[in-house]
Amino acid sequence: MFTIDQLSLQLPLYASWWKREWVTCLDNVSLAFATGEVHALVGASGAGKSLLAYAMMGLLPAHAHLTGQLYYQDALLGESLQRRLRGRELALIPQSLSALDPLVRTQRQVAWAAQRAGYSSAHAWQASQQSLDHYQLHGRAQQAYAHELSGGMARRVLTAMAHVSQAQLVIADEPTVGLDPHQRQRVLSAFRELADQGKTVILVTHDLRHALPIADRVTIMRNGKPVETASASAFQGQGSSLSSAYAQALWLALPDNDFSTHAGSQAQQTEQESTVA
Ligand SMILES: Nc1ncnc2c1ncn2[C@@H]1O[C@H](COP(=O)(O)OP(=O)(O)OP(=O)(O)O)[C@@H](O)[C@H]1O
Ligand code: NI
Repeated sequence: MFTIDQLSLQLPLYASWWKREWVTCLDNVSLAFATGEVHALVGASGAGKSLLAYAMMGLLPAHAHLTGQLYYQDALLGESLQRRLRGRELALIPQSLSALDPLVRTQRQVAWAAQRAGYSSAHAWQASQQSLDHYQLHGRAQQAYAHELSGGMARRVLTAMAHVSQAQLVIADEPTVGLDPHQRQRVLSAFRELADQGKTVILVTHDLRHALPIADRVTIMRNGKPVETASASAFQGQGSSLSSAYAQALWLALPDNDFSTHAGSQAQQTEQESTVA
């Protein structure tokens, strides 16, 4: 439903005020996202995940050098179509909390997002209430300004804004940073539900552990390039179904990996069986 074809991005880096160099931040990226999938985009800090999300949404800085093509539902996605679809068919949960308007109360911001997505103003208010409730932002949090919210609450407001838009494609950029395990679980389950309803969710994260339980597929990014796209089920045991050494290393480096190895899960299973018995 969304295809990235040979996308490259250069941005200027000012070594000093007179010396400008162009740095390649995305390097010939080709990827395809399917309807109904949660597709995790995983990589270390600086791998280019957020820039790829911005490129897909058409939100790069004006001076960016971008080459390659994007297609949304087989249509070539140019700037004007991106502008038209943004906030409607395409939604971004940005990594930066500064995306919230500091002068507008929480619920009004979510209601605006709903209106932009096509709700009438009366329905938008109701939808915003439901969406905020869904992410456990009740009462005072709904009437708060951005500076009165904790980091985790602000992130959930951004998630509620994307959710209320009913977009076909949701790109969630590090949506669980600052959330406690319970809230994280809630947000991740909501993404899984969206995908099960036929939406496409791109989950951008540096933490493979959070992505795997809900993802169908995982793309590992490194230095502006996708290293490998694999089914989430390939991340198991010693990672021998993974084709790249980097993806394997990322998998094996997980702290609780011992539990996820084949031997580990067998051991767990035996333990569970003996408990049940
Ligand atoms: N506006 C910009 N101008 C110049 N370089 C940039 C700009 N934004 C990002 N970069 C560079 O591009 C690279 C990729 O950045 P990006 O924010 O996409 O990484 P990321 O994978 O999202 O990392 P993180 O996990 O820390 O969010 C980094 O090296 C960064 O320094
Ligand atoms: Ni990022």
